[in-house]
Amino acid sequence: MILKLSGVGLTHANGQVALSDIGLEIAPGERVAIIGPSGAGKTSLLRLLATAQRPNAGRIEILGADPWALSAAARQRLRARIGLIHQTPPLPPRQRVVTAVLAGKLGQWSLPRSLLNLVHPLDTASAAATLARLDLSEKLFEHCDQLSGGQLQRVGIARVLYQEPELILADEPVSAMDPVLAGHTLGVLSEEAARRDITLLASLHAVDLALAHFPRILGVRAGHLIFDLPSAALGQPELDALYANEQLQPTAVPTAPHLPHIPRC
Ligand SMILES: Nc1ncnc2c1ncn2[C@@H]1O[C@H](COP(=O)(O)OP(=O)(O)OP(=O)(O)O)[C@@H](O)[C@H]1O
Repeated sequence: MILKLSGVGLTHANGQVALSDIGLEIAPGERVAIIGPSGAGKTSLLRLLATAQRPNAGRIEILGADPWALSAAARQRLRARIGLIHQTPPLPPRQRVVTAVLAGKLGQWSLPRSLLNLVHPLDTASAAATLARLDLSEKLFEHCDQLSGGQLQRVGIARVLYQEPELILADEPVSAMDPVLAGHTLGVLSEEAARRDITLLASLHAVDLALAHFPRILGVRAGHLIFDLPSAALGQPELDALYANEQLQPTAVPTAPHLPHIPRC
């Protein structure tokens, strides 16, 4: 298994319980979407899998290792094998797009090579080719603060494609994109995962995109994994239970597979 969790719990420093008793196994090459309402614990789960946070309970295995049983240096090497796509990529505003994309391999390069790359981008052709896949090649030499939210998200994705990790974790990777671009971008990520036979795990608010691009869907609600189903088996009762909100007036709940209304952040 590429990811294995048993009895995993996460409580934040302020006492907020984000995840409880999560059990999960994901095999190499699987493409899995995480869906669920706001505050359900999707980001917390991805942060655990990225080893950005340590669980308070249970066992976790990532790429065959318990990250918290490793030395700090070994954990850093493990992180270099994971590509993490953020909803809002944490890119320096004045950094050029080409440098931001090439930084995907910083964890694999020597320090001198990394420093040289900051001054003089070393592999501009590959950065341009990666951006072209995401229809963004014309932004190669722009600064990150000159981009829209959706363009910045595509730079974050290009960086991870260039990194060529063994596992891609994506937190709301297309939330700032229009529906057509969002579908195209998830298609690129899925193709990459299939071509390199790597695992892709993404949280999404758009249920239609999850169903269209991911064969397996995890439903998370109030920190619990409430279903783990093939997308073909996911029906309206599961979606109704997942998105039920007792505190709000009833409104349209996303329906599968063709949604008239797509919830997005
Ligand atoms: N750093 C933090 N400190 C304290 N509580 C946190 C922290 N991060 C998240 N939480 C809480 O943990 C719970 C799960 O949050 P999380 O961000 O994982 O949800 P989510 O499903 O990703 O939500 P969204 O869809 O709105 O992004 C929420 O109750 C949230 O308020």
